[in-house]
Amino acid sequence: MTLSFTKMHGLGNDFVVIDTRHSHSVPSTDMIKHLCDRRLGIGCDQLVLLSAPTHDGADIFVRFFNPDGSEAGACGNASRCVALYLQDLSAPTLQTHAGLLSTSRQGDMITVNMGAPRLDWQEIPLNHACDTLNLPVQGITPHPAAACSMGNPHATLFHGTQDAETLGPILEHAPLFPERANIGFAEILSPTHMRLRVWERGAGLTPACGSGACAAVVNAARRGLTERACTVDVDGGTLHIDWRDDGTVWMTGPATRVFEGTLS
Ligand SMILES: N[C@@H](CCC[C@H](N)C(=O)O)C(=O)O
Repeated sequence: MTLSFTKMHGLGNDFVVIDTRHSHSVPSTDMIKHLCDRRLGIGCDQLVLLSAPTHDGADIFVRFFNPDGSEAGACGNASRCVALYLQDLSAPTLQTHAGLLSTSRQGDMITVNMGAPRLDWQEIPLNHACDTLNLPVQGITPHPAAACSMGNPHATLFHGTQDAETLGPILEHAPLFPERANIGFAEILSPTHMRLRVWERGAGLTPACGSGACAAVVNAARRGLTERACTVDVDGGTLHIDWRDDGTVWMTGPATRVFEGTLS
C-alpha cells in the first residue's frame, strides 16, 4: 500500500496529516504508532486522519491519534493545521469527535472556535464527584489542580512550569482520570498573560498544546487568576485564547506546512 502524507506543525507541535478522502488506504493502529515513531517512522506528536464529513455543514471529518495509538477528541494545533491544509476553503468547518469547529484565516494566522469547555466532573471525566477547580491530587503534588474538558481531558496546575517532566507522567496516569489526562503547568505573568508547558496524554511533553492552552485559560479565569482573554506563551511560541461571553473558546495562532511525502 502507498500512503501520501503532509507534515505540518503548529508552534512545533508536529503532525503527519493523511488525507483518506480519495484513497482506500486507512492506517491501522499499529501503522499509526509506527508512523508517529521518530526513529522508525516519519515522527510526529499526533497523526491526523482526514476523511469525508458525515455531518451537514462540515467540510471534512478530522480524527487525532497520539503516538501510543490512543485517539483524542480534540487537538487545537492540528485543527489550525487542517484549516491551512484545506487551502481552497477560506473558512472550513471541521467535524471532530468534540463537535463542529469553525475556523478562519488571517494571513498565516488561523482562528478556531474550539467550542465550550465542559466543567462537570463526569464530562471531563474524573472517577468521582469533586470540585473541578480543586482536584484531590495532594498525594502527587501539594498544589491543587483545576480540570475541564475541551473535547479532551485537561488538568492545569498554576505553580510554574518546572515540574512538567516529573509530575506530568504521574498525573497523566492518576486514578482520578479514568481516560488519563493532559496536564498543564502554568505560571501566571499578568491577568492577560501566562507561560504554559503541557505534558500531553499519549505523547509526553510537546512544544505546544492548543487545547491545553484553551483549558489553562478557562481554568485560570475560573480561579480568578486571569481574564477570559489571555496570551499564552508555550515553548514553541504564542497562542491567543479568548473565552467569549457566549461560552465558546477561540484560539488564534500560526500553522505551517513543512513537506509532503509518499510512503510505500
Ligand atoms: N496537541 C494537542 C492535543 C493532542 C491530544 C492530546 N494528547 C490528548 O490525548 O487529548 C493540541 O494542540 O491540542
